Amino acid sequence: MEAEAAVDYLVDERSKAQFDIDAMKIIWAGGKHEFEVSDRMARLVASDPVFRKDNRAILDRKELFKNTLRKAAHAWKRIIELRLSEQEASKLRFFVDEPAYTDLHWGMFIPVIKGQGTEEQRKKWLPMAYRMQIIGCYAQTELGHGSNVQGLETTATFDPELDEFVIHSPTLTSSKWWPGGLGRASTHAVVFARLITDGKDHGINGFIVQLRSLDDHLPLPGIIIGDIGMKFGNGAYNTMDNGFLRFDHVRIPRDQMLMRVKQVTREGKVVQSDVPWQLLYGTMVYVRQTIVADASCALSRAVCIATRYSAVRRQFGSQNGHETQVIDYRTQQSRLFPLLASAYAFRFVGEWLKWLYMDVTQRLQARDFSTLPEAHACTAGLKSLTTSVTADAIEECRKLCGGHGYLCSSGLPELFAVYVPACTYEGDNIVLLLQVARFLMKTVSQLGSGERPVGTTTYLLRLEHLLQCPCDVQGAEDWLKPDVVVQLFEARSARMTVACAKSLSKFSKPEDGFMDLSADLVSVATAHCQLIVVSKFVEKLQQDIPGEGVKQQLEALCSIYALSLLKKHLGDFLSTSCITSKQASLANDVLRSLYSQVRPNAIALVDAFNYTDHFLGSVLGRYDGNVYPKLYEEALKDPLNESVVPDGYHEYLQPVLKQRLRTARL
Ligand SMILES: CCCCCCCCCCCCCC(=O)SCCNC(=O)CCNC(=O)[C@H](O)C(C)(C)COP(=O)(O)OP(=O)(O)OC[C@H]1O[C@@H](n2cnc3c(N)ncnc32)[C@H](O)[C@@H]1OP(=O)(O)O
Ligand SMILES: Cc1cc2nc3c(=O)[nH]c(=O)nc-3n(C[C@H](O)[C@H](O)[C@H](O)COP(=O)(O)OP(=O)(O)OC[C@H]3O[C@@H](n4cnc5c(N)ncnc54)[C@H](O)[C@@H]3O)c2cc1C
Repeated sequence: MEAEAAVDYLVDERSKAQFDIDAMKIIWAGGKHEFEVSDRMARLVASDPVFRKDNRAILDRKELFKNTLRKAAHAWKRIIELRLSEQEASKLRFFVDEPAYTDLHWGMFIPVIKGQGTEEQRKKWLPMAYRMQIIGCYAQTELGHGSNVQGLETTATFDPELDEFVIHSPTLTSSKWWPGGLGRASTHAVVFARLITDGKDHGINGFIVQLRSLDDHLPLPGIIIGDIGMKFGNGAYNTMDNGFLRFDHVRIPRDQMLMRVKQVTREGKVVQSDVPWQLLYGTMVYVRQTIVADASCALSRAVCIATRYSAVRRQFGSQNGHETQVIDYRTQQSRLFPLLASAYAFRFVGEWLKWLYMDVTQRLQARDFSTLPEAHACTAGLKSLTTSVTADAIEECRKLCGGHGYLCSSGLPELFAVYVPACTYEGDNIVLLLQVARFLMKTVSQLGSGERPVGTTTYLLRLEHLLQCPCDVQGAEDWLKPDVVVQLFEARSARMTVACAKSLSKFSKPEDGFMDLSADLVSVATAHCQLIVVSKFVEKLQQDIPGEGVKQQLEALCSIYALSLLKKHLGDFLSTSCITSKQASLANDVLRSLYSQVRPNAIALVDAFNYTDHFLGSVLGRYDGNVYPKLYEEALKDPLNESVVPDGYHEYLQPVLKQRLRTARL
C-alpha cells in the first residue's frame, strides 16, 4: 500500500510541471544530437549486465580492480563492435561510471602527446594509443611535490654519446606517487622530469617512457612500480590503480622527449621553440576544463536523488490527509533549490569553457598566444569553484535525505567518496585560486599602462564606474533584472580586487604581500569566478531558448543562483558597500518567492537530466519513487543477511551471552 502511494507522489509531481521537459532535456544535453547520443549510450550501458555496479561497496580491493579491468575491456569490445565514434565512446565510458585506467589513457596520456609532441611524435605514438596497443598514464606528481611542479626532482639527463636520456629518481621523495592507471595497468607513461644537458638544469619537460613489457606486462629493468594502496571510501575511487614509480637509470631514446616546447639536438643543445613555455602545463588546462563540465554531472546527480526523495519522503504535519512532503519545508527548499540552480549554472559555464578552450587551441595553432593567460585563469578558477561547491553539495544532499542518505544504497556516500578528490587532483583548489588572484592583480596593475583587459576581465575597464556605482534596486522586482545583478557582481569583484591590490602595494616585496594576504586573495578570486558563472548563465538566457516555459524556468534558476550567492556572501556585498541592508532584505524576499515558483517544477527539472536508474545508482533517487520496498530489497542483499544466525555467533556471541546468564544467576 505504502509503496503504491510513493509511486503516486512522483506521478503527481510530474503532472505539475509548467514547461516542456523534452525541450529542457535538449538544453541540458547541449543540443539534439548530444541528447540522442547521450540517451542511447546511457541505455546501452544500463541494459548490459557486465556494467552492473551495485556490488562495489562489498567487493574486496582485488575483486574490485579485476572487475574494473573486465568492464573496461568489455567497454572497449562494445566500442569496436558497434564502431562507435569518439563522442559515443567517451559517453559510453562516462555512463559505465567507474574510475579506471582508461580515464587517464584517453583523458591525459593522449592529450599530452597531442599537445606537447611534435608532428612526428604524434604520428608515431597516437595510432598505437588510439588502438590501445599501448596504455598510458600521466606521471607528474611525486611523493615530495604535487602542487609545485617546478619542484619536481626526477631527472632526465642527456647522454650525447648514446643519444639517449637517462631517467632517474635520485631521492625517495622523487618517486612518482599518485598517477592513475600507473599502479597496475599502464605500459607507458608521460613522465615529467628535469631536463639536464651538459650538467645544466633546463627545468621540467615530458618524456615518453615504457614501463612494462608488451609481452608479459612485467616491469622493464630499472623500473620499480606498484599501487599506492587503499583510498577514501570502500568501492569508490579504489577501482583506480593510482601508482608509485621509481627509476634506476632507465635509458630512453632522445626522440622520446616531447619536443613541441623545447628541443634537444643530437649534440645536446637545448633549443626553446617560439611557443610559450607555459604550454608544458597545457594538458592541465585541458583536463581542468573537462573537470568543470563533469562537475555539473556529479552535482545534478546528487540533486536528482535528493529532490526525488524529498518529494517522496513525508514527516510531520498534515497535507491532504498525509504527512507533509519534506520538499515543502522552506528550509529544505532553501538548501536544495540553490544546488539545483548551481547544477544548471555549472552546466552552462562548462559549455562556455569548452568553447573558450577550443578558441584558445585554434589561436595557438595560428601562433596567437595572447589569450593563454586568461584561459589558464578561467580553467583554474572554475575548476576550483565548481569542484568545491559540488563536493560540499553532495554532502548536503546526503543530509537532505536524512538517515537513509547515509546508506550506501542511496548512492550518495560513494558519489561523495569518488568526487571529493576532484578538489585536490589536477591542482589543489586553493593553489589554483591563488593563480587566479595573481592574474587579477597583474591585470589591475597593468590598467594604468594602457594594457586592455580581455575576455572575462573586460569589466575592469569600467573600474572607475564600478568602484562607486550604487546598486540599482528600489523594489523587490528589480532583483530579477539580469543587468542589475551582473553589475552588482562586477562591482563586488572589482572593489575586492582593488582593495587587495592596494594592500599588496604596501609591501616592499610582492611575494611577502602575497603570503600575508593569501586568504583575502582567495576571496577575491572566488568573487571573480562567481561573477563568471553568473554572467555566463545570463548570456545563455539571451540566446534563443525553444520550448514552452523553458526560458522562464531557467530565468528563475538563474536568479536563485545569483541571489543565493548574494545571501551566502552578504558580508562581501555589505562591506564593499555594493548594497544596503534594505536591498539585502528585499533579495531574501525574492528568493523565497522564487522557491515557490520552482517548487511545482522541481521533479521535472531533475528529470530533465535524463539519468537512468542504473547511472544514478540510488534507491532514494529512483525514477518511480518506489523507495521503501526497494530499501528492503537492498538490505536483504547484504552479505550479513545471508544467514539468519551470523557467522561468529558460536565463537563470539554465544560465550558472551552464556557468561551473562551465569552472572545473572549469581
Ligand atoms: C574526457 C576526458 C575526461 C578526463 C578526465 C580525467 C580524469 C580525471 C582523473 C584525475 C586526474 C588527475 C590528474 C592529476 O592530478 S595530474 C597532476 C596535476 N597537477 C597539478 O595540477 C599541479 C598544480 N600546479 C601547477 O599547475 C603549477 O605548479 C602552478 C601553476 C601552481 C605554479 O606554477 P609555477 O611554479 O610555474 O609558477 P607561477 O605561478 O609563477 O607561474 C608561472 C607562469 O606560468 C603561468 N601558468 C601557470 N600555469 C599555467 C597553465 N596551466 N597554463 C598557462 N599558463 C600557466 C602563470 O600564470 C605564470 O605566468 P606569468 O604571470 O609569469 O605570465
Ligand atoms: C585521486 C587522485 C588522483 C590523482 N591522479 C594523478 C595523476 O594521474 N597524475 C599525477 O601526476 N598526479 C595525480 N594526482 C596528484 C594530484 O595532482 C596532487 O595531489 C595535487 O596536485 C595536489 O598536490 P599535493 O598533493 O602536492 O598537495 P600539497 O601542495 O602538498 O597540498 C597540501 C596543502 O597545502 C596547501 N598549499 C600548497 N601550496 C600552497 C601555497 N602555495 N599556498 C597556500 N597553500 C598551499 C594546499 O592548499 C593543501 O591544503 C592525483 C591525486 C589524487 C588525490
